[in-house]
Amino acid sequence: MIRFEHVTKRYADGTIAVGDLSFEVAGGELVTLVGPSGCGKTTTMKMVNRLIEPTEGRIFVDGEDISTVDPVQLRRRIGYVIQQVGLFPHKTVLENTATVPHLLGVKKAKAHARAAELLDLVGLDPKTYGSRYPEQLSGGQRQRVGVARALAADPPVLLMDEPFGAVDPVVRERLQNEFLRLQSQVRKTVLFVTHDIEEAVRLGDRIAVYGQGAIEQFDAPAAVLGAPATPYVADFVGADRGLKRLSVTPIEEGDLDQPPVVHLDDPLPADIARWAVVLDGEDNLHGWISGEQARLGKGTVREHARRMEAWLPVGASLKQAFATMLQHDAGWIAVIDREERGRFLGVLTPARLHEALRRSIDADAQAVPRTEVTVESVSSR
Ligand SMILES: Nc1ncnc2c1ncn2[C@@H]1O[C@H](COP(=O)(O)OP(=O)(O)OP(=O)(O)O)[C@@H](O)[C@H]1O
Repeated sequence: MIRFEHVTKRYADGTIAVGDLSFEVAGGELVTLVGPSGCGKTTTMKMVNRLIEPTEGRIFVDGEDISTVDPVQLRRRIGYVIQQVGLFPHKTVLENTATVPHLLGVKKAKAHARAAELLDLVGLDPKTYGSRYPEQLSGGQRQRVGVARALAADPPVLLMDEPFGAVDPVVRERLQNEFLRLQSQVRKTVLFVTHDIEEAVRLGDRIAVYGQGAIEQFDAPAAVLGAPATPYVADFVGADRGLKRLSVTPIEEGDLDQPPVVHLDDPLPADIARWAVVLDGEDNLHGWISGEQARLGKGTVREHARRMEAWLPVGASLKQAFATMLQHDAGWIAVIDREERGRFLGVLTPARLHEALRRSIDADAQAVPRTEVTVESVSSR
C-alpha cells in the first residue's frame, strides 16, 4: 500500500511540481499516473523511494512513514523500472537481474537461480539470454530485463516510470500484455507513470489523471472514459473515448449468441442453415462446419469439421474481439471458458459487440450522472 497525505513538492527555484496531493494505492493494485509533460508525475513517483523529498506532507509505504526509513533500506523494498533501463553494461543479463538479491546478501547460486526464473517469467529464455550483455539485446528485451531485475528481490511495491516508452508501438503492446499477465501472478502494488492515455487505460486498475501539479480525476478506467470529471479530463482522454472503451469492456457470457452446435462423432446434420460450431466429447471447442459441407458430405462431423482459428476467453476485451475479427476476417468469434480448458460458451458477433459497448457506456452514464460532476465542484477544491 502507498498513501500520500497532503504532499507538496516545491523545488528550490519556487516551482511547485505537485501541490497538496492525497491519494492511496491499495495493496496489489496498479495505479497509472497519466498527464502531459511537466505535470508532476515523475516527481510524485520519486518521492516514494526518496529520490526526491517532499516539502510538505507525508508518504506511507505499507503503513510506515517513509521519512523515518533509511532511504537505502527503503529502495531495496521498492522495485524501480525506468525508461532508459539503466542496466550495467559490463554485467551479463543474469548478473544484472540478480543485482539486488546480491546486495541483500543472497548467495550467488541462489540469486542466479532466482534471476533465471524471473527472466523466464518475463519471456526471456535464461539459457539464450542470461549470458548476453545488455548491448546484445533489443530495446524491448532490455525493458524486460529491467522488469525482471525490479522483481528479483520480490519487493511488495513497484515504481515504473514510462518503462515501455522507448520501444515501438507493437513491442510496447506486447510488453504491456506480458506485464499484465505477470502482474496477475505477482500482484505487486504498482505506481506506473505514463503520458499515454491508452497505456494508462489498458494497465491501470485505477488511473490518476494529472492536471498541473494536481490530480483532476482518480478513478477506474471505465469511469474516466465514461464520465470525465472535468473538461480538461475529457479533452485529455480524447474525442475517441468511446473507442477506447473497447479496451476496458470485457466480453460477458450474456453478450454471446448461441449458434447451432454439433459434436465430432455426430452423423452429418442436414438441417444447418449456414454453419455450426463443432465441439468434442467434453463440449470443448474443436472447430466449425458449414451447412453446405454438412449437406453434401458423407460420414460424421469429424471428417468435415474445420479447425477454429479465432477464439477468445470470456473476459477478454471487446477490443481484442474486434481485432481478432479483423485479423481473421471473421464474421463471428467463438468464446470459451477461461477456467475450464476450452469449454465453449457461445459466439460474439459484430451486432452483439456493438450492444456490449452500448451497455458499457449506458451503465456509466447511469452510475455517474454527469450533472453531479460539475466544473465548480472540482475547481473549488
Ligand atoms: N530539480 C528541479 N528543479 C526545478 N524544477 C523542477 C525540477 N525537477 C522537475 N521540475 C519541474 O517540476 C515540474 C514537474 O516535473 P516532473 O518531472 O515531475 O513532470 P512529469 O509529469 O514527470 O513530466 P514528463 O512527462 O515530461 O517526465 C516541471 O515543471 C519541472 O520542470
